[in-house]
Amino acid sequence: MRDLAYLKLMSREYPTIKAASSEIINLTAIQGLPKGTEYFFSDLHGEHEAFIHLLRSASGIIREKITETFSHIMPEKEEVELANLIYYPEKVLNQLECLEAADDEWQRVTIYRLVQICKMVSSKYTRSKVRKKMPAEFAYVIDELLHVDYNDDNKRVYYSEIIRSIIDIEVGDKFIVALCELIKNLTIDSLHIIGDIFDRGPRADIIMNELLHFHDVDIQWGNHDISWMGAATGNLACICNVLRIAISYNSFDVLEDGYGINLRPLSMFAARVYKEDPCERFFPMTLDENIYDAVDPILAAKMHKAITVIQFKVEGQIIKRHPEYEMNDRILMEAIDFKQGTVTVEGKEYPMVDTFFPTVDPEHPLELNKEEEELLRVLQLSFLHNGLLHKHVRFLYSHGSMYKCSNSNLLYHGCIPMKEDGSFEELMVDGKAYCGKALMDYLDQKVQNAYFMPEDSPEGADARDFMWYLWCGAKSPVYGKGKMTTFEHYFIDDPQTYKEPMNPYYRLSVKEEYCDKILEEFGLSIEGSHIINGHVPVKIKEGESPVKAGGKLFLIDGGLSKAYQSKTGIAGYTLIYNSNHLALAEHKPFNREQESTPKVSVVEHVKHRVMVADTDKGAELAGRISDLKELVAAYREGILKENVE
Ligand SMILES: O=P(O)(O)OC[C@H]1O[C@](O)(COP(=O)(O)O)[C@@H](O)[C@@H]1O
Ligand SMILES: [Mn+2]
Repeated sequence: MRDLAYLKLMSREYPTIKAASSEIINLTAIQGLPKGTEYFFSDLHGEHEAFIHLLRSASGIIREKITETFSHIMPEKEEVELANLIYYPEKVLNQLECLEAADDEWQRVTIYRLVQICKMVSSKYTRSKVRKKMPAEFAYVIDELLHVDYNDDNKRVYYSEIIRSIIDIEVGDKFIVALCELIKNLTIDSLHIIGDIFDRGPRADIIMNELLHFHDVDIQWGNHDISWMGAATGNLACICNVLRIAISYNSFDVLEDGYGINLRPLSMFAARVYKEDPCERFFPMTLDENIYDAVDPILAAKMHKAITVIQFKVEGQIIKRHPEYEMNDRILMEAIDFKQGTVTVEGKEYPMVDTFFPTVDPEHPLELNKEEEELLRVLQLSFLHNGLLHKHVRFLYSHGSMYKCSNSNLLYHGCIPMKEDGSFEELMVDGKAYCGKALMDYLDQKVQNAYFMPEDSPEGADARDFMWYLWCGAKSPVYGKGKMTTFEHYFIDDPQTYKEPMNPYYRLSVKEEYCDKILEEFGLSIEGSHIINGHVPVKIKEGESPVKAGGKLFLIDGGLSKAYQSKTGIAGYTLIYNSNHLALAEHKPFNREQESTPKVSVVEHVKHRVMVADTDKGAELAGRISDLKELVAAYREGILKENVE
């Protein structure tokens, strides 16, 4: 028996036997429904336009639903217009209003069509679940429209009357927006982002705003997200890192227009210190044009070099503070022979392609000069006191984690570090060795400490440094490579030095037995469970498949990031898990002008249709039903009194 205090608390919400019983009936009905559709994306890398389009179009499924609803009789042009309206209702309505094209007749027809689509996409849910997804002000009306009997003449009249009065009182546009949002909400029941929202692409901040308003989303942190979260805690190496990557991709908009980070101190410093230096290796890539903050590439190259040099200095300092990171061989600023113009990496000497270091003291190469120190102080303040960034980072904390077990799937961005022999690799943290699930749980806590521990606590400071280790450390589960060769890329010509050895996980996890080992480690059944992974682009054009280990592992980094599309040959994947199957949608490069339907292939049919009762949510509901039954029993036995008004 539950304790009485708990039942009393429940009785506030269900004050009578009738109220509790009707909720039992409602929840039991939900248990018997097919599970909602889950969507999985990974490695969004700031590609806001492509991602938002995929999300709003449910990766092509909404278009399919339109075609099905109107049994293929609607002309394609109208289908496209309707689809666009559903994806971007406010924008399309605005355009139509400017053209004076959204007249009463158009609104009437549109509402009718949207209601038909709503009916189609809500058919697998209970009336109550659908109602809960409606905006309160229109819930009653939408509910009526969805359940009208078209064979009944009186009801048909009633139906037209409702629509007419919506238009008469001039809330037609608001009503249309509400219907469009409901359709999208019903199509994607829940959303999983397997990490790397940030960096490379133009506007991760816009993606974060979109996710912030999504009804059900969880995030498994990627190394790039961790780097931004670290920057928000004030970690200097992470701050330099996010600035360096953004500048190198010419993504000034995300910094200046997005997060309002003032780059003027950096640009003035760079222009002065690197005045005579062409900074050839530091010219930014130009995958996207900046809309708001176009920066002259010559200046951008100088800013890029300035922040890179500072980054290598502060990274060296972190490594010195933490011998336990075992990264001394990565303090390459100290491996430079400034007279010879060479650097020694892993015992081998290489000529450096750039030897102009006006801010480096060869005797103390990790020391920042006065100006660099002042610059970092200013930059750190703008990260620490950044309202929007902190809103986004808090969301990453509240909705994110190192991993998640969700409906018998195990989700994480990088890897579970392994040794060559297939055992889990141990990482020494805070004097103790952790591996496998224990490592992931421990690191989850450490990431929390970085942000939430008081500023002056030693534990907090240690965790903040550790955010940088997670970005690029050899045993970091979100990174999963033996080293990060950023220094070599900038300063050495020999591509042999660019190699970043992958953790043995990547070789082993393509075999079923190792996936089973990992699933068991996380308490999941080896039958019917999957691992869903991002981080490593799948090279489709070289014949690689995202489905590995006999269907147990899905690697869904398909290259939504423009920078990686030439490697993968496509423009990203969506994994879609509904009650019948797991399917992969393969996307073509995003084109604003023309919607392209993705190639969807079913990768696994489930043996029995998956019902809500079979899911994590179902288990939660079962607990709720049993509590409610106890509440009813307590009322019946007189232990608690009903509150009949
Ligand atoms: O392709 P870029 O942007 O120059 O970055 C390369 C660096 O990014 C990394 O691939 C990490 O980023 P990912 O998590 O997106 O793979 C490093 O291993 C590598 O050094
Ligand atoms: Mn990654």
